[in-house]
Amino acid sequence: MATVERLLHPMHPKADDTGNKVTVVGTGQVGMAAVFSMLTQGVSNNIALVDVMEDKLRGEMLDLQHGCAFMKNARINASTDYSITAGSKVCVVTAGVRQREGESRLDLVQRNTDVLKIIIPQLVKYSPEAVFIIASNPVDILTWVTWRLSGLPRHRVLGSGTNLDSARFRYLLSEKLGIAPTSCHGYIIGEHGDSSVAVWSGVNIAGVRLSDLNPQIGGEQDPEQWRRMHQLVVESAYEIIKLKGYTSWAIGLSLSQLVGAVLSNANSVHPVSTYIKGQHEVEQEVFLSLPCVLGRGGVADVVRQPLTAEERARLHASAKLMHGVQAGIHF
Ligand SMILES: NC(=O)C1=CN([C@@H]2O[C@H](COP(=O)(O)OP(=O)(O)OC[C@H]3O[C@@H](n4cnc5c(N)ncnc54)[C@H](O)[C@@H]3O)[C@@H](O)[C@H]2O)C=CC1
Ligand SMILES: CC(=O)C(=O)O
Repeated sequence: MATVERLLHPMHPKADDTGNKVTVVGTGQVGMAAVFSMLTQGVSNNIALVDVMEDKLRGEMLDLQHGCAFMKNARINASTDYSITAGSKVCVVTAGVRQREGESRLDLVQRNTDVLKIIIPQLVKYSPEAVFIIASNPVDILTWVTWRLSGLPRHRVLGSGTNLDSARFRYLLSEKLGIAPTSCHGYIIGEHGDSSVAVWSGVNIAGVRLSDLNPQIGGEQDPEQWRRMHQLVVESAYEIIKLKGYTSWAIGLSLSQLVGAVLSNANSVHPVSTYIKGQHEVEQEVFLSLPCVLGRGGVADVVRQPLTAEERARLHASAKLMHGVQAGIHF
Protein backbone atom coordinates (compact mmCIF):
# COMPACT_ATOMS: atom_id res chain seq x y z
CA MET A 1 0.00 0.00 0.00
CA ALA A 2 1.39 3.42 -0.99
CA THR A 3 2.03 5.99 1.74
CA VAL A 4 -0.93 8.15 0.73
CA GLU A 5 -3.28 5.19 0.92
CA ARG A 6 -1.82 4.20 4.27
CA LEU A 7 -2.52 7.76 5.48
CA LEU A 8 -5.99 8.38 4.00
CA HIS A 9 -9.10 6.22 3.78
CA PRO A 10 -11.09 7.60 0.78
CA MET A 11 -14.75 8.40 1.48
CA HIS A 12 -15.77 10.69 -1.42
CA PRO A 13 -13.86 12.35 -4.34
CA LYS A 14 -12.73 15.86 -3.49
CA ALA A 15 -14.78 18.65 -5.15
CA ASP A 16 -12.79 20.66 -7.66
CA ASP A 17 -14.91 23.79 -7.92
CA THR A 18 -14.32 26.59 -5.40
CA GLY A 19 -17.05 28.71 -6.99
CA ASN A 20 -14.71 31.69 -7.37
CA LYS A 21 -12.25 30.66 -10.07
CA VAL A 22 -10.54 33.55 -11.80
CA THR A 23 -8.36 33.39 -14.90
CA VAL A 24 -5.71 36.02 -15.44
CA VAL A 25 -4.14 36.17 -18.90
CA GLY A 26 -0.84 38.03 -18.89
CA THR A 27 1.52 37.45 -15.99
CA GLY A 28 3.35 40.74 -16.33
CA GLN A 29 3.40 43.59 -13.85
CA VAL A 30 -0.33 44.26 -13.97
CA GLY A 31 -1.45 40.63 -14.00
CA MET A 32 0.72 39.63 -11.05
CA ALA A 33 -0.22 42.70 -8.99
CA ALA A 34 -3.88 41.81 -9.59
CA VAL A 35 -3.34 38.17 -8.64
CA PHE A 36 -1.44 39.07 -5.50
CA SER A 37 -4.18 41.51 -4.47
CA MET A 38 -6.93 38.95 -5.11
CA LEU A 39 -5.19 36.19 -3.18
CA THR A 40 -4.16 38.29 -0.20
CA GLN A 41 -7.49 40.14 0.02
CA GLY A 42 -9.45 36.88 -0.07
CA VAL A 43 -11.26 37.81 -3.30
CA SER A 44 -10.50 34.45 -4.94
CA ASN A 45 -8.61 31.38 -3.79
CA ASN A 46 -8.61 29.69 -7.19
CA ILE A 47 -6.46 31.32 -9.85
CA ALA A 48 -5.53 30.11 -13.33
CA LEU A 49 -2.65 31.94 -14.99
CA VAL A 50 -1.96 32.01 -18.72
CA ASP A 51 0.89 33.63 -20.62
CA VAL A 52 3.01 32.89 -23.67
CA MET A 53 6.32 33.09 -21.77
CA GLU A 54 6.53 29.56 -20.35
CA ASP A 55 9.46 30.05 -17.98
CA LYS A 56 8.15 33.28 -16.52
CA LEU A 57 4.71 31.72 -16.13
CA ARG A 58 6.05 28.71 -14.26
CA GLY A 59 8.29 30.91 -12.14
CA GLU A 60 5.38 33.11 -11.08
CA MET A 61 3.22 30.06 -10.36
CA LEU A 62 5.85 28.38 -8.17
CA ASP A 63 6.60 31.60 -6.32
CA LEU A 64 2.90 32.08 -5.49
CA GLN A 65 2.41 28.41 -4.63
CA HIS A 66 5.20 28.67 -2.09
CA GLY A 67 3.15 31.41 -0.43
CA CYS A 68 0.09 29.18 -0.09
CA ALA A 69 0.88 28.41 3.53
CA PHE A 70 0.33 32.12 4.22
CA MET A 71 -2.93 32.30 2.28
CA LYS A 72 -6.42 30.94 2.74
CA ASN A 73 -6.54 27.59 0.99
CA ALA A 74 -5.27 28.98 -2.30
CA ARG A 75 -5.13 26.98 -5.52
CA ILE A 76 -2.86 28.38 -8.22
CA ASN A 77 -2.39 26.78 -11.63
CA ALA A 78 -0.60 28.04 -14.71
CA SER A 79 -0.22 26.91 -18.29
CA THR A 80 0.09 28.13 -21.84
CA ASP A 81 -2.84 25.78 -22.55
CA TYR A 82 -6.22 27.42 -22.01
CA SER A 83 -7.87 24.22 -20.85
CA ILE A 84 -6.73 25.09 -17.30
CA THR A 85 -9.02 28.13 -17.39
CA ALA A 86 -12.18 26.02 -17.78
CA GLY A 87 -15.12 27.04 -15.64
CA SER A 88 -13.78 30.44 -14.59
CA LYS A 89 -16.32 32.87 -13.15
CA VAL A 90 -14.23 35.88 -14.17
CA CYS A 91 -11.55 36.21 -16.87
CA VAL A 92 -9.17 39.14 -16.51
CA VAL A 93 -7.04 40.14 -19.49
CA THR A 94 -3.82 42.03 -18.80
CA ALA A 95 -1.79 40.64 -21.72
CA GLY A 96 -0.05 42.64 -24.38
CA VAL A 97 2.37 45.48 -24.77
CA ARG A 98 2.52 48.49 -22.50
CA GLN A 99 3.45 52.10 -23.22
CA ARG A 100 7.08 53.03 -23.40
CA GLU A 101 8.06 56.51 -22.26
CA GLY A 102 6.55 59.03 -24.67
CA GLU A 103 3.89 56.65 -26.04
CA SER A 104 0.18 57.14 -25.34
CA ARG A 105 -2.22 54.30 -24.60
CA LEU A 106 -3.80 54.74 -28.03
CA ASP A 107 -0.45 53.95 -29.70
CA LEU A 108 -0.86 50.31 -28.57
CA VAL A 109 -4.21 49.66 -30.21
CA GLN A 110 -3.43 47.42 -33.20
CA ARG A 111 -0.67 45.44 -31.45
CA ASN A 112 -2.93 44.62 -28.53
CA THR A 113 -5.95 43.93 -30.76
CA ASP A 114 -3.81 41.27 -32.45
CA VAL A 115 -3.03 39.79 -29.02
CA LEU A 116 -6.73 39.69 -28.11
CA LYS A 117 -7.57 37.90 -31.36
CA ILE A 118 -5.59 34.95 -30.00
CA ILE A 119 -6.76 35.12 -26.39
CA ILE A 120 -10.48 35.88 -26.43
CA PRO A 121 -11.77 32.90 -28.47
CA GLN A 122 -9.87 30.54 -26.18
CA LEU A 123 -11.30 32.11 -23.02
CA VAL A 124 -14.84 32.01 -24.41
CA LYS A 125 -14.39 28.37 -25.41
CA TYR A 126 -13.50 27.28 -21.88
CA SER A 127 -15.53 29.76 -19.79
CA PRO A 128 -18.56 30.75 -21.85
CA GLU A 129 -20.46 31.95 -18.77
CA ALA A 130 -17.68 34.14 -17.36
CA VAL A 131 -17.61 37.90 -16.87
CA PHE A 132 -14.68 39.37 -18.83
CA ILE A 133 -12.69 42.24 -17.36
CA ILE A 134 -10.17 43.89 -19.67
CA ALA A 135 -7.20 45.90 -18.44
CA SER A 136 -4.87 45.89 -21.47
CA ASN A 137 -4.55 49.29 -23.09
CA PRO A 138 -6.09 51.21 -24.67
CA VAL A 139 -8.61 49.66 -22.34
CA ASP A 140 -11.81 51.24 -23.63
CA ILE A 141 -11.15 50.29 -27.22
CA LEU A 142 -9.90 46.83 -26.31
CA THR A 143 -13.06 46.24 -24.28
CA TRP A 144 -15.06 47.02 -27.43
CA VAL A 145 -12.71 44.71 -29.39
CA THR A 146 -13.28 41.94 -26.81
CA TRP A 147 -17.04 42.39 -26.97
CA ARG A 148 -16.93 42.05 -30.76
CA LEU A 149 -14.54 39.08 -30.77
CA SER A 150 -16.36 37.23 -27.99
CA GLY A 151 -19.97 37.47 -29.10
CA LEU A 152 -20.87 37.82 -25.41
CA PRO A 153 -23.73 40.03 -24.20
CA ARG A 154 -22.47 43.53 -23.43
CA HIS A 155 -23.15 43.35 -19.70
CA ARG A 156 -20.57 40.53 -19.41
CA VAL A 157 -17.68 42.46 -20.99
CA LEU A 158 -16.28 45.42 -19.11
CA GLY A 159 -13.04 47.35 -18.89
CA SER A 160 -11.23 48.43 -15.74
CA GLY A 161 -11.72 51.91 -17.22
CA THR A 162 -11.58 54.90 -14.91
CA ASN A 163 -11.85 52.93 -11.68
CA LEU A 164 -8.10 53.60 -11.42
CA ASP A 165 -8.32 57.26 -12.49
CA SER A 166 -11.11 57.82 -9.93
CA ALA A 167 -8.96 56.23 -7.21
CA ARG A 168 -6.09 58.55 -8.14
CA PHE A 169 -8.50 61.50 -8.06
CA ARG A 170 -9.86 60.51 -4.65
CA TYR A 171 -6.32 60.16 -3.32
CA LEU A 172 -5.44 63.68 -4.48
CA LEU A 173 -8.69 65.03 -3.00
CA SER A 174 -7.87 63.29 0.26
CA GLU A 175 -4.41 64.87 0.37
CA LYS A 176 -5.81 68.36 -0.22
CA LEU A 177 -8.72 68.03 2.22
CA GLY A 178 -7.13 65.91 4.94
CA ILE A 179 -9.97 63.39 4.64
CA ALA A 180 -9.61 59.65 3.93
CA PRO A 181 -9.90 58.72 0.22
CA THR A 182 -12.80 56.42 1.09
CA SER A 183 -14.74 59.48 2.29
CA CYS A 184 -13.91 61.60 -0.76
CA HIS A 185 -16.55 60.92 -3.42
CA GLY A 186 -15.69 61.86 -6.96
CA TYR A 187 -15.79 60.27 -10.39
CA ILE A 188 -13.59 60.40 -13.42
CA ILE A 189 -15.59 59.13 -16.41
CA GLY A 190 -15.04 58.67 -20.15
CA GLU A 191 -11.72 57.46 -21.51
CA HIS A 192 -9.13 55.84 -19.29
CA GLY A 193 -6.59 58.19 -20.75
CA ASP A 194 -5.92 61.67 -21.94
CA SER A 195 -9.54 62.67 -22.70
CA SER A 196 -11.00 61.53 -19.37
CA VAL A 197 -13.65 63.74 -17.75
CA ALA A 198 -13.69 64.85 -14.11
CA VAL A 199 -17.27 65.19 -12.87
CA TRP A 200 -16.59 68.20 -10.67
CA SER A 201 -20.32 68.90 -10.35
CA GLY A 202 -20.71 65.74 -8.25
CA VAL A 203 -17.58 65.80 -6.07
CA ASN A 204 -18.76 65.70 -2.48
CA ILE A 205 -17.84 64.98 1.11
CA ALA A 206 -20.74 63.56 3.12
CA GLY A 207 -23.16 64.92 0.53
CA VAL A 208 -21.66 68.44 0.67
CA ARG A 209 -20.89 69.27 -2.96
CA LEU A 210 -17.71 71.24 -3.46
CA SER A 211 -19.37 72.91 -6.47
CA ASP A 212 -21.94 74.47 -4.08
CA LEU A 213 -19.06 75.96 -2.10
CA ASN A 214 -17.06 77.01 -5.16
CA PRO A 215 -19.22 77.26 -8.32
CA GLN A 216 -16.10 77.69 -10.48
CA ILE A 217 -14.51 74.46 -9.26
CA GLY A 218 -12.76 72.52 -11.99
CA GLY A 219 -13.19 75.35 -14.49
CA GLU A 220 -10.61 77.59 -16.09
CA GLN A 221 -11.85 80.65 -14.16
CA ASP A 222 -11.50 78.94 -10.76
CA PRO A 223 -9.08 81.12 -8.73
CA GLU A 224 -8.15 78.03 -6.69
CA GLN A 225 -7.29 76.05 -9.85
CA TRP A 226 -8.75 72.71 -8.68
CA ARG A 227 -8.66 71.56 -12.30
CA ARG A 228 -4.92 70.97 -11.83
CA MET A 229 -5.94 67.93 -9.78
CA HIS A 230 -7.51 66.32 -12.84
CA GLN A 231 -4.44 67.16 -14.90
CA LEU A 232 -2.35 65.32 -12.31
CA VAL A 233 -4.64 62.29 -12.70
CA VAL A 234 -4.13 62.36 -16.47
CA GLU A 235 -0.37 62.73 -16.06
CA SER A 236 -0.12 60.00 -13.37
CA ALA A 237 0.63 57.05 -15.62
CA TYR A 238 3.15 59.01 -17.69
CA GLU A 239 4.95 60.12 -14.54
CA ILE A 240 5.08 56.64 -13.00
CA ILE A 241 6.18 55.05 -16.29
CA LYS A 242 9.00 57.60 -16.48
CA LEU A 243 10.01 56.81 -12.90
CA LYS A 244 9.66 53.01 -12.68
CA GLY A 245 8.84 51.82 -16.21
CA TYR A 246 5.27 50.62 -15.63
CA THR A 247 2.30 51.01 -13.27
CA SER A 248 1.17 48.01 -11.28
CA TRP A 249 0.05 48.24 -7.64
CA ALA A 250 -2.93 50.56 -7.98
CA ILE A 251 -4.28 48.84 -11.10
CA GLY A 252 -3.78 45.48 -9.36
CA LEU A 253 -5.88 46.65 -6.42
CA SER A 254 -8.45 48.16 -8.74
CA LEU A 255 -8.84 44.88 -10.64
CA SER A 256 -9.11 42.97 -7.39
CA GLN A 257 -11.95 45.26 -6.29
CA LEU A 258 -13.81 44.77 -9.58
CA VAL A 259 -13.39 40.99 -9.55
CA GLY A 260 -14.55 40.94 -5.92
CA ALA A 261 -17.68 42.93 -6.80
CA VAL A 262 -18.60 40.34 -9.44
CA LEU A 263 -17.77 37.22 -7.42
CA SER A 264 -19.60 38.43 -4.31
CA ASN A 265 -22.55 39.79 -6.34
CA ALA A 266 -21.99 43.05 -4.49
CA ASN A 267 -24.13 45.41 -6.59
CA SER A 268 -21.55 48.05 -5.73
CA VAL A 269 -20.94 51.07 -7.95
CA HIS A 270 -17.70 51.49 -9.88
CA PRO A 271 -16.69 53.60 -12.85
CA VAL A 272 -15.91 50.95 -15.46
CA SER A 273 -15.82 50.85 -19.20
CA THR A 274 -19.16 49.72 -20.59
CA TYR A 275 -21.28 50.04 -23.72
CA ILE A 276 -22.51 53.64 -23.54
CA LYS A 277 -24.27 54.23 -26.84
CA GLY A 278 -27.53 55.97 -25.96
CA GLN A 279 -26.34 57.19 -22.54
CA HIS A 280 -25.89 60.95 -22.20
CA GLU A 281 -26.87 61.21 -25.89
CA VAL A 282 -23.71 59.43 -27.03
CA GLU A 283 -24.37 58.23 -30.57
CA GLN A 284 -21.31 56.07 -31.26
CA GLU A 285 -20.88 52.37 -30.51
CA VAL A 286 -18.15 52.80 -27.91
CA PHE A 287 -17.20 51.54 -24.47
CA LEU A 288 -16.34 54.27 -21.99
CA SER A 289 -16.53 54.57 -18.22
CA LEU A 290 -19.66 55.60 -16.38
CA PRO A 291 -20.60 54.60 -12.83
CA CYS A 292 -21.94 51.04 -13.09
CA VAL A 293 -23.60 48.64 -10.66
CA LEU A 294 -21.49 45.46 -10.66
CA GLY A 295 -22.74 42.05 -9.65
CA ARG A 296 -22.59 38.39 -10.59
CA GLY A 297 -23.66 38.99 -14.20
CA GLY A 298 -21.26 41.88 -14.73
CA VAL A 299 -22.79 45.32 -15.35
CA ALA A 300 -26.34 45.26 -13.96
CA ASP A 301 -27.08 48.98 -14.36
CA VAL A 302 -25.48 52.22 -15.47
CA VAL A 303 -26.12 55.03 -13.01
CA ARG A 304 -27.87 58.02 -14.61
CA GLN A 305 -25.31 60.49 -13.27
CA PRO A 306 -26.26 64.16 -13.74
CA LEU A 307 -23.64 65.97 -15.85
CA THR A 308 -23.23 69.64 -16.69
CA ALA A 309 -23.32 70.65 -20.36
CA GLU A 310 -19.54 70.97 -20.32
CA GLU A 311 -19.02 67.53 -18.76
CA ARG A 312 -21.36 65.99 -21.34
CA ALA A 313 -19.52 67.76 -24.16
CA ARG A 314 -16.22 66.35 -22.90
CA LEU A 315 -17.73 62.85 -22.74
CA HIS A 316 -18.91 63.28 -26.34
CA ALA A 317 -15.38 64.29 -27.34
CA SER A 318 -14.04 61.10 -25.70
CA ALA A 319 -16.62 59.02 -27.60
CA LYS A 320 -15.76 60.66 -30.92
CA LEU A 321 -12.07 60.05 -30.36
CA MET A 322 -12.60 56.36 -29.47
CA HIS A 323 -14.88 55.82 -32.43
CA GLY A 324 -12.33 57.33 -34.80
CA VAL A 325 -9.58 55.01 -33.52
CA GLN A 326 -11.89 51.98 -33.70
CA ALA A 327 -12.54 52.70 -37.38
CA GLY A 328 -8.85 52.12 -38.13
CA ILE A 329 -8.56 48.71 -36.43
CA HIS A 330 -7.92 45.63 -38.60
CA PHE A 331 -9.75 42.55 -37.33
N1 LIG B 1 -6.21 49.64 -17.61
C1 LIG B 1 -5.30 50.15 -16.80
O1 LIG B 1 -5.63 50.96 -15.91
C2 LIG B 1 -3.89 49.76 -16.96
C3 LIG B 1 -3.54 49.02 -18.04
N2 LIG B 1 -2.24 48.64 -18.25
C4 LIG B 1 -1.99 47.87 -19.44
O2 LIG B 1 -1.89 46.49 -19.09
C5 LIG B 1 -1.11 45.80 -20.09
C6 LIG B 1 -0.06 44.96 -19.41
O3 LIG B 1 0.89 45.79 -18.77
P1 LIG B 1 2.13 45.14 -17.98
O4 LIG B 1 1.65 44.04 -17.14
O5 LIG B 1 2.87 46.26 -17.38
O6 LIG B 1 2.97 44.55 -19.19
P2 LIG B 1 4.05 43.36 -19.11
O7 LIG B 1 4.90 43.51 -20.33
O8 LIG B 1 4.71 43.38 -17.78
O9 LIG B 1 3.16 42.04 -19.21
C7 LIG B 1 2.43 41.72 -20.35
C8 LIG B 1 2.33 40.21 -20.39
O10 LIG B 1 1.48 39.84 -21.47
C9 LIG B 1 2.00 38.63 -21.99
N3 LIG B 1 1.46 38.36 -23.32
C10 LIG B 1 1.76 38.97 -24.48
N4 LIG B 1 1.09 38.39 -25.48
C11 LIG B 1 0.36 37.39 -24.96
C12 LIG B 1 -0.54 36.44 -25.49
N5 LIG B 1 -0.82 36.37 -26.80
N6 LIG B 1 -1.10 35.55 -24.65
C13 LIG B 1 -0.84 35.59 -23.32
N7 LIG B 1 0.01 36.48 -22.76
C14 LIG B 1 0.60 37.37 -23.58
C15 LIG B 1 3.50 38.86 -21.99
O11 LIG B 1 4.22 37.65 -22.13
C16 LIG B 1 3.69 39.53 -20.64
O12 LIG B 1 3.96 38.59 -19.61
C17 LIG B 1 -0.55 46.91 -21.00
O13 LIG B 1 -1.35 47.02 -22.16
C18 LIG B 1 -0.68 48.15 -20.15
O14 LIG B 1 -0.72 49.33 -20.91
C19 LIG B 1 -1.27 48.97 -17.36
C20 LIG B 1 -1.57 49.67 -16.23
C21 LIG B 1 -2.89 50.18 -15.96
C1 LIG C 1 -0.70 52.56 -17.70
C2 LIG C 1 -2.03 53.01 -17.32
O1 LIG C 1 -2.98 52.90 -18.08
C3 LIG C 1 -2.23 53.62 -16.04
O2 LIG C 1 -1.47 53.38 -15.08
O3 LIG C 1 -3.15 54.43 -15.92
